[in-house]
Amino acid sequence: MTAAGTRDLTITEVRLTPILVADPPLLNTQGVHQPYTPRLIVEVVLADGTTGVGETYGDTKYLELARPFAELLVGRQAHDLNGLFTVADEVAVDRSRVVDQVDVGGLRGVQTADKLRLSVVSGFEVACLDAYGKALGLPVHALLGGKVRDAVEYSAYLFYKWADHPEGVKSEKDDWGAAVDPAGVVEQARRFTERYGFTSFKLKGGVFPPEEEIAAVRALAEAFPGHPLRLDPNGAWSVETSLKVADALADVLEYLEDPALGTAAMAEVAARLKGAARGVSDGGGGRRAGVPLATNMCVTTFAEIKEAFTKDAVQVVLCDHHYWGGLRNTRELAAICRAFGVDVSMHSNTHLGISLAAMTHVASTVPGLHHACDSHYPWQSEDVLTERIAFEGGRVRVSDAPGLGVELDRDKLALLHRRWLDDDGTLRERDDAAAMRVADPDWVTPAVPRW
Ligand SMILES: O=C([O-])[C@@H](O)[C@@H](O)[C@H](O)[C@@H](O)C(=O)[O-]
Ligand SMILES: [Mg+2]
Repeated sequence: MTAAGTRDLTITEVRLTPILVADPPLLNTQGVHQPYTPRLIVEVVLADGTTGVGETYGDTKYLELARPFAELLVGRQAHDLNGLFTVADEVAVDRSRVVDQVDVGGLRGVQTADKLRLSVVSGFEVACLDAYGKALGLPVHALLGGKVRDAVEYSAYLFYKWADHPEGVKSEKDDWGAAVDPAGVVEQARRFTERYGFTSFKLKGGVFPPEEEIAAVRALAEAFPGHPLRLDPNGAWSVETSLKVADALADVLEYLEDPALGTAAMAEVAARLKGAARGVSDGGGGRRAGVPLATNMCVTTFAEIKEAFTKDAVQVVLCDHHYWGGLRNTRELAAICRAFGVDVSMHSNTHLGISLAAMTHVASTVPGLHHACDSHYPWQSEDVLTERIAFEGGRVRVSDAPGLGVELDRDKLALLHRRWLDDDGTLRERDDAAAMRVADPDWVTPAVPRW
């Protein structure tokens, strides 16, 4: 049987288009964003001509898996979503990609074959859901059980940034200006509110010494009193530094995101914050309120949940459908979090409108979403859609159109693919440390904890 109703949902073709997308000089603890970042656009074509789109990481290690995976999908049914994982298991992962390798410069722990496979499967799952939804005339959220909200709230994702990429580096000019001190961060936040209406703010930290980042968050609290604020140094701090920052910002933080690296360190920070909130000595003599800890680094797979939750290391898990293996796995993660009384929200890395649409559909179906989701989308001046997705009052309206409700712009896709083809290979792997070395030849990825 190949039909659902009268439609033939057999996958007849899968198109993979690697692209390079303009990215501003955003700073993080590892370095700076490259002027162009790789993404992979996945198109799944069904027997009746319906096409679904998905998006995921575009670095070579993902392309290496996506190509054989795409071939194995031809002839299968678009609605066989569980089957995607079985097929993925058949795709061999080159040992050199996993032995002694860390995921994303160490930010997501040890690299495993499963992590790589799931990061690829997610792009295909979204494309299949889009195609399946279009074929049935149903939005993706309906295929996930139905939306429980009509709009999804996002936060302004603030970054320390330079005005421009280093001199002589080919790049696209952005209009955000520099932000390297508290005043610059507040100015950036104002632009975010003016342009998109965001009311929560996340600052990517781990860039400057903690005192400077505390000052930036304090400046935000003063400029936007009562608004939810977060700080995320990507595990750059020791336990002691994490506690000091939590102490200094206890009255204004909605949560502190990955202050220290790994579940053990996060559990220690969480326990000492809790102890202090109960009036138990924290060993440092301070009284800290129980600032919740969030993560997108120590809980990144189902296997990592047990230790983190039983140690009470985190109070909010920031899911990223790209590396959790798709929208249905995101819902499974949300259910597990609910069972443990842990909040769930959404993490973001550089992405385009297809992924924003996918995030919005799945987020619309998750009950009890108490925190605005992250999105890099405002930083991306380029997209592959005919129409950009709009934020209104910091929210994205959940589309009820069939599938994801987005349309691929073939000319834009071709242009960004041409950029990828023309690249000599230097930009095809995202490497924030290498990008930093262009400005500072002595730069090495800082050892952790950095402070
Ligand atoms: O884009 C960045 O520089 C971020 O640091 C990103 O790589 C992280 O994955 C992310 O945004 C986070 O919340 O940790
Ligand atoms: Mg984070």
